[in-house]
Amino acid sequence: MAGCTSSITVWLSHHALARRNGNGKRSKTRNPKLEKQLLHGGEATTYTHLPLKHDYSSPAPLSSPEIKLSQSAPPIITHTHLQRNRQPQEEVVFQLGSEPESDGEYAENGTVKEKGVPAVMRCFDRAKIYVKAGDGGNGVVAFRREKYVPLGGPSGGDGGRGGDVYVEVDGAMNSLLPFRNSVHFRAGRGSHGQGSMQNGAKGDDVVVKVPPGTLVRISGEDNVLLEMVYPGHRALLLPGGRGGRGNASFKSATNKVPKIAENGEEGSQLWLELELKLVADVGIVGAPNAGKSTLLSVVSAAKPAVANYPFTTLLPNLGVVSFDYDSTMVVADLPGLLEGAHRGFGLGHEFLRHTERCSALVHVVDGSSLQPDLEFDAVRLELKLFNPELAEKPYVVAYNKMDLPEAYENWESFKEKLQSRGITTFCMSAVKREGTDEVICAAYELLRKSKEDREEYEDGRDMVNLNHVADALQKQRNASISDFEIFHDRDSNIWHVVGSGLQRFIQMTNWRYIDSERRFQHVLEACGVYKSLMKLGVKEGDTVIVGEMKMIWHDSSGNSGASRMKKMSTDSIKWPEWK
Ligand SMILES: Nc1nc2c(ncn2[C@@H]2O[C@H](COP(=O)(O)OP(=O)(O)OP(=O)(O)O)[C@@H](O)[C@H]2O)c(=O)[nH]1
Ligand SMILES: [Mg+2]
Repeated sequence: MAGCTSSITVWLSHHALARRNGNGKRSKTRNPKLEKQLLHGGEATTYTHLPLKHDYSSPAPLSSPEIKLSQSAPPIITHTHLQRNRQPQEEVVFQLGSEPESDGEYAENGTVKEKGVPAVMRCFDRAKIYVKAGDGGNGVVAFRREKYVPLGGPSGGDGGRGGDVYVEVDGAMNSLLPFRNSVHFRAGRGSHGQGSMQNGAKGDDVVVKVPPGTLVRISGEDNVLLEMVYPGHRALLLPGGRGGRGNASFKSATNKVPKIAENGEEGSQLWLELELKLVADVGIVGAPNAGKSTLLSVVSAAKPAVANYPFTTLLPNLGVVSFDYDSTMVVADLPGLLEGAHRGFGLGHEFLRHTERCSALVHVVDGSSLQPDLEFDAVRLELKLFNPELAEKPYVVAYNKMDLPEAYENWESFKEKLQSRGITTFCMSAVKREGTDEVICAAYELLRKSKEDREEYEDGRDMVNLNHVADALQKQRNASISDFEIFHDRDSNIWHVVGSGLQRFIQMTNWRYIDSERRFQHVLEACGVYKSLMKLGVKEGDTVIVGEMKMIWHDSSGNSGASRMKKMSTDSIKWPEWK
């Protein structure tokens, strides 16, 4: 691959290339600066900025990308996914740096920092997005005023719930490319309550559409939150914030004219990492130039690039193999694996993880290579080093290029060597379509078996609960306000009362209403904050911080519940770092 350059063809609409002229109108001329960038930049970063030239105001995903790799050298990579509107297109060709070096990594702002590998060869299978559930609407204080109704009761309605954030599998998507342009997904906030007992409307939900096979993680964490596999599956990720109660909800036997209402609860927010793993049934693996793509092209309608040099395949190709008896299987042809692939050598490692989803593998071995059995062992070792589970998947060995004399001569010894290790092998000539059906039927048989095993296993399990993230969050939200901890910062002599239940209570307290402060004091007393503070030795005049509230402690009041603490400010408070 070293020294070889590949060119990339990007189809851009006039819209993308047009400039605005002095009158603010679009000029039909090309944007020379952009073209210059394209022609000379060559780097992935240049490419990634391209979509920004479009007017992407809606978060709706772009049309699915189609990535075609042609056979002839130099390989042309055609992107049609940049077509956003139906205007005539112009073609811009530019050169890409050829040598892939290493993995990309995430930058803080959610984009992917590109190192050496051109953008087209990666990135579409990883994305970082921000999601936020809608805040709840506020409740209001209102009283019924009507003729002939002298003492109309409280009539302030509750705020509406904030919108929820869902993640849904969209079968029509096949990459995470749309997330390069739309990173932020915010659900709508609930409407505020109104007088006459009118409750606010619920905020709009937001649905993040992902392609089948997407893994969802919380940014920076290893655990997979969600595995979005089947089209149509929808997971509730972040439920919207609760609406604040209006004063009608606070009416009680002891307080018939409550002058209090709550703020809506803030919706939770998260940065998420998405990773796409292909959902292929069978993965074709092997050394570069072994004939993997040729095999896929003869057993399916897929037309992957085939050429007599290593690393013809830069991105995995998918093909659907149809059998007579109305059953199909999805086969993925992966880039060639080199020794050291698990450490990032060659291209294969970028895509090895795609094989983790496959139920079976087909090992294509180049029979015309010097030592086919060593080549086979090297690929096995790479799989094992990358992920030992990969090496445990059932596989078929296909010894290829039998039409060539050197392959034909070595076949017997190869077969015997593997047979002595208990491995059954097939021989084929992919170009002549000889023996390929046997290989693919054997792979299908393995797939069928593994599906049977899996069904047996899955029968014994409950259906996966896709809403578990929202459930956990809800549980956390329902945390009792009696669960709190108190820290004393000796240097500044400040007491910090920390607890998620209390925090939420304070956030929902609307200090505009006079009754709110009384209720707040009451709650602190009832949940034992005062008692604990006294036990720990709080003194007259000490500062106590509860959530975002800063207060001064007063020893004097002997009777419980009365304002022991005086509110100082509701400003945000800087927390000391607890060790
Ligand atoms: N003679 C002969 N050549 C074959 C056969 N199968 C594939 N080839 C040739 O081997 C070369 C490589 O084939 P590909 O299918 O591109 O190999 P690949 O394993 O996909 O290669 P990479 O994508 O680079 O890893 C091409 O020139 C094919 O025509 C075969 O059965 N016999
Ligand atoms: Mg190939």
